[in-house]
Amino acid sequence: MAEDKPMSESEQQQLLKLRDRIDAIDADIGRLISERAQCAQDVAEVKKAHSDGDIVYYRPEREAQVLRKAMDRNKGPLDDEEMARLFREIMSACLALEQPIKVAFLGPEGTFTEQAALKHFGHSAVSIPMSAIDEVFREVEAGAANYGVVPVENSTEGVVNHTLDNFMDSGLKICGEVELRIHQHLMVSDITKTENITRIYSHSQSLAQCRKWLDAHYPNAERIAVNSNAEAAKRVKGEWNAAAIAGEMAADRYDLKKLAEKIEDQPDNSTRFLIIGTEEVPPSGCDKSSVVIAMHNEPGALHNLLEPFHRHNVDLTRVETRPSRSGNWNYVFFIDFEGHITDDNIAAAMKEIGEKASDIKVLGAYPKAVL
Ligand SMILES: C=C(O[C@@H]1C=C(C(=O)O)C=C[C@H]1O)C(=O)O
Repeated sequence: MAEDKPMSESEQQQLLKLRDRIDAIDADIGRLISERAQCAQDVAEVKKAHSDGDIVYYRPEREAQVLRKAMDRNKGPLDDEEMARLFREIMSACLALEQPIKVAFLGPEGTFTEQAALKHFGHSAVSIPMSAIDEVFREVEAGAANYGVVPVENSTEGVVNHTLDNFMDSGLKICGEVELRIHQHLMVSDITKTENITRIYSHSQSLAQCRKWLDAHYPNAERIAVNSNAEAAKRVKGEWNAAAIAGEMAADRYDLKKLAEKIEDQPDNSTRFLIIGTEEVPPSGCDKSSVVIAMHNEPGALHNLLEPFHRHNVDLTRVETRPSRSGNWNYVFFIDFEGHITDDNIAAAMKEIGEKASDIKVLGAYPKAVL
């Protein structure tokens, strides 16, 4: 590294002054954050005084509004997302004063789902790893966790069927969504003989997302699908001839070395996750809704279903078909659209569809992902 030339007297003075200024600003920020935290504690008192049952401290619609305001106000030099991320953490700490929030996620520790949970709730949330998607649902249904985080679709590999299937039988509501850019890395432990890798562990979706790269670089290695990327990372710790494909968090958590970075075939690979809880969320001003609708098996069923959405100007963002599992669920459609389920045009469309559908269930209305 090049040696810096010594600073002149006036440069040193300038630096001292700037650092004094930063110290003074930090003191202001600290005081303001404490003041904000005190307000959040006062909010908790009002919520307690008002409620006679279970108190809901976490308000997804309000949090989305706070983050959007932080972005709207921002004039740089930090970019909007960076500013919102800072506010995300301040709010997370303030909420923890009201109630330490418990979030179950598809584990083990180090999965992309954990990264999504932290992105959505901030680092003051207590996150609980579960070993399967159904267990995340059960943990929230049983009240052992306040919220759950599960993956729902990937931009290259499509929908996570397991998550959709769980919604068919569950009374839980979707109360938020998170989007995460997914980067996959090939990683090994310190005992791996890197010239001798004969098996590569990962979740089936991750193996699929890196198919071309693996064909080109490790055509002869056995690809072994395991429950999660983090489990793959754990396995390679004890096997000298194995590597794992997983994300940054897994490499950190399990102390693995990255042999190759960003090996996903699609550079804009991203995954969408859902936040599940027991509460319905009021409108935040910029929302999405998800429903599941069963239609009778007859000609024109899909047209009859989609036409009212079109006529009432509802923008569909996703339509997913799943095989039905019982007699009256002949065709099951999972549909996401822009807007809150209580909006007039949406309520009108849903009323008409309800007259033709054999079954209809609102999975939730929730703020559009801010970060
Ligand atoms: C302070 C409140 O409670 C929680 C904390 C928030 C915050 O720190 O801004 C926002 C919403 C709630 O999750 C509130 O409801 O306003």
